[in-house]
Amino acid sequence: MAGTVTVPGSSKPSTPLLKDELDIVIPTIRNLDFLEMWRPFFQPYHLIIVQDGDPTKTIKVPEGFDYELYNRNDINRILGPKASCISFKDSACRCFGYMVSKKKYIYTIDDDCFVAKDPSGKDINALEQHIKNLLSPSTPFFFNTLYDPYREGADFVRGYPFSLREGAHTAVSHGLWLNIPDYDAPTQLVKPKERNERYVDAVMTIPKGTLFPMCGMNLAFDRDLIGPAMYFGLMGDGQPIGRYDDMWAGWCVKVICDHLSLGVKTGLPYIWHSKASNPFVNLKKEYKGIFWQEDIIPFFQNVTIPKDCDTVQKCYIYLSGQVKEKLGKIDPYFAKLGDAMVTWIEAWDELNPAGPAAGKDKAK
Ligand SMILES: O=c1ccn([C@@H]2O[C@H](COP(=O)(O)OP(=O)(O)O[C@H]3O[C@@H](CO)[C@H](O)[C@H]3O)[C@@H](O)[C@H]2O)c(=O)[nH]1
Ligand SMILES: [Mn+2]
Repeated sequence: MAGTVTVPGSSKPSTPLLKDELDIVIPTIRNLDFLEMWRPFFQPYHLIIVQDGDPTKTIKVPEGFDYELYNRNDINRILGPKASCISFKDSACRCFGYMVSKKKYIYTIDDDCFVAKDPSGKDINALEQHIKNLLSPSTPFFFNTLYDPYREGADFVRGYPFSLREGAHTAVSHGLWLNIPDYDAPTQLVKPKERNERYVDAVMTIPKGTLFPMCGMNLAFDRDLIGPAMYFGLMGDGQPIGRYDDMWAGWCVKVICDHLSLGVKTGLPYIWHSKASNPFVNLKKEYKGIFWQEDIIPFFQNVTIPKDCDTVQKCYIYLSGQVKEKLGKIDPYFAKLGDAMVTWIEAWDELNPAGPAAGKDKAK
């Protein structure tokens, strides 16, 4: 059963943690039988299913789940011309789910990710671990060598400044994967049989000033703190690049988290990633990204967001201008991406006028 809160004095666990404050977003092109394995952990939560590809196809959702499903027709109806910023035929479409959610927290998972087992053989409740990660502080300003100091059985080590032990709010919890690791196509081609069997029992804060490759397969975040920056870019159909959706979002998110003194954690929980996508198809999607990123990374390492950018939206709009100015020289794609970043914020603010926490009518 999902991590639950037991009312003192009663033996029965009452409600799952953040039951009414968290949505699970799933991008999909297939039936969602994988949910059967997650039922004990996911059933209490509301699902937002973003159906990609052919909207006339029916996606089967197992009985007993509370969900809303959006296909491309819905996205076009809800966003109108702004739908142009939501990718088609790429898992990047999932960010539409972040936009229409009205909850404070999001967990997003791919439909080929299953419940993994920890070294003791116990099923891992990935959602519960993400919630723990998000509800406890991060330590981006000074690295704790005993990893997560807020975890039971750990603490800050000698020499850790007491002035920094309160930590920072955690905006992102980045989980990992057993079995099929999230490798890029060249690595997949060189190591087709490699499987990740290493379970590292650790959660770490990614230090301020350090970027990381964010994978969207097993990811949770605080929508109030960082939601508007979780745009997964222009990928897939009609675009020169794919499989850089989560990476792009992760780089934007990290520089904004650093600027706003928010924390990003990586490590536990693990899920079991069951399917390796085709490395040749992946290479076609990724190849421009593989050399573009040699310029993209220095861009994010050197960008300085002005002090007066005190909201995620202001930071993001500033970043979009810098993308057009600094990366537009690499390829006209980045000018388009910079504009799409603005459209995304406009659409976000339209659907979330009073900020993400305010309860609003469901997207029409
Ligand atoms: O056109 C599409 C293709 C897939 N999806 C859904 O997106 C996720 C991921 O799909 P898949 O597991 O086939 O892809 P991977 O190569 O394993 O992972 C990539 O997806 C991203 C991580 O989430 C990242 O770009 C890569 O790691 C599944 O739920 C598919 O159903 C889709 O919506 N549209
Ligand atoms: Mn996959």
